[in-house]
Amino acid sequence: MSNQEALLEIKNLHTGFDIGGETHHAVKDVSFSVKPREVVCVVGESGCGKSVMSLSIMKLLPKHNGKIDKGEILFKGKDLVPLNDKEMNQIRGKDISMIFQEPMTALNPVLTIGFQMDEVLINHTNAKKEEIRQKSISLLKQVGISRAEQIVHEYPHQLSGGMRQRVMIAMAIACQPQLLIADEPTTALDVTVQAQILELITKIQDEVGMAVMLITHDLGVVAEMADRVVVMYAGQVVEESDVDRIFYDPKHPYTRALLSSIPRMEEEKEVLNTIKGIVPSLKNMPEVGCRFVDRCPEAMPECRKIDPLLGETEKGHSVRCLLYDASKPEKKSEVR
Ligand SMILES: Nc1ncnc2c1ncn2[C@@H]1O[C@H](COP(=O)(O)OP(=O)(O)OP(=O)(O)O)[C@@H](O)[C@H]1O
Repeated sequence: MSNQEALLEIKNLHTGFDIGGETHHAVKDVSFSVKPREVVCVVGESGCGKSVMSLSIMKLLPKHNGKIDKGEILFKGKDLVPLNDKEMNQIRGKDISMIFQEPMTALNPVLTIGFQMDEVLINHTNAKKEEIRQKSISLLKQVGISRAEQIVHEYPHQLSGGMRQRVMIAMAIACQPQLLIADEPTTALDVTVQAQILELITKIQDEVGMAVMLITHDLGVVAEMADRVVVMYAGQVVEESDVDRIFYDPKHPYTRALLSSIPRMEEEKEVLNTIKGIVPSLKNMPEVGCRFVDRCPEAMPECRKIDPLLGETEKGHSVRCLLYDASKPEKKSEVR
């Protein structure tokens, strides 16, 4: 059933990489949606498939070995999966924009900031040349760059990391997209600049009225910014809910483990909790059963034999775990 309210609706997405002639899925059966103006945070440890999922939405997977081989990515009801590069170029930067961890990789080092900013507007609007440069300058001011008239003549290496990320945000919002995908936008920045950039994204989100899909490791950021949270583990969504229920009523053992690894002011602990083990690599993913089983403190024998499905435990709260599987009601009372 299609979600009428959704701006973006991902349905049963499978993205695979060809490794040694075999397809291994970095994203396996992912479904969730983003509503207009909503901030959805996607969390999970490194290697859980968050970036591959966002590159799938933008259709920017490495061409030599990556491909979407099942599922739909509906943007305003239209499936992006069958679109070619030319058709996607109409959407990227205009309807959906993306900012990355390291802006230096997305900016061209040999072109001025002004040239790169102008290009986005030239590609997606009919504005005249002089208007375009003025618009680029006003976008840079909108993201808090005061020397915008000078900055347009500078090259990316002449700016600090925080300034470069501001430029990326200005480019991303140039055409007032309805969706901004931000993949760890502050990881490469120091802590004070991180806070400024997140504040800027919130301010811009409000001004432009766009939805944001924010990928982050940082649960503090999630608490601060998210309306809804999607928890990913080993290429799958294991829990999805509004932010309050994720923090106050987490269900999946992985979500609970992630939360217990956050330092808390009220607890005087010398050693922080960590989740034992690592996310399995694509080649070592279990073929059947739960992908978290080897690290799960609540694993049961059937977890190795049955693929858990993502199912609602209550309206708006979904979990992929046999502890909450409707066919095993007796287990529900045991957890928490
Ligand atoms: N080009 C590629 N070829 C083969 N495997 C890949 C490729 N890109 C990513 N992977 C694998 O896909 C899995 C998911 O990676 P992904 O980068 O999406 O994780 P992530 O959750 O975004 O991690 P991080 O937080 O470190 O960015 C990992 O096992 C990774 O090694």
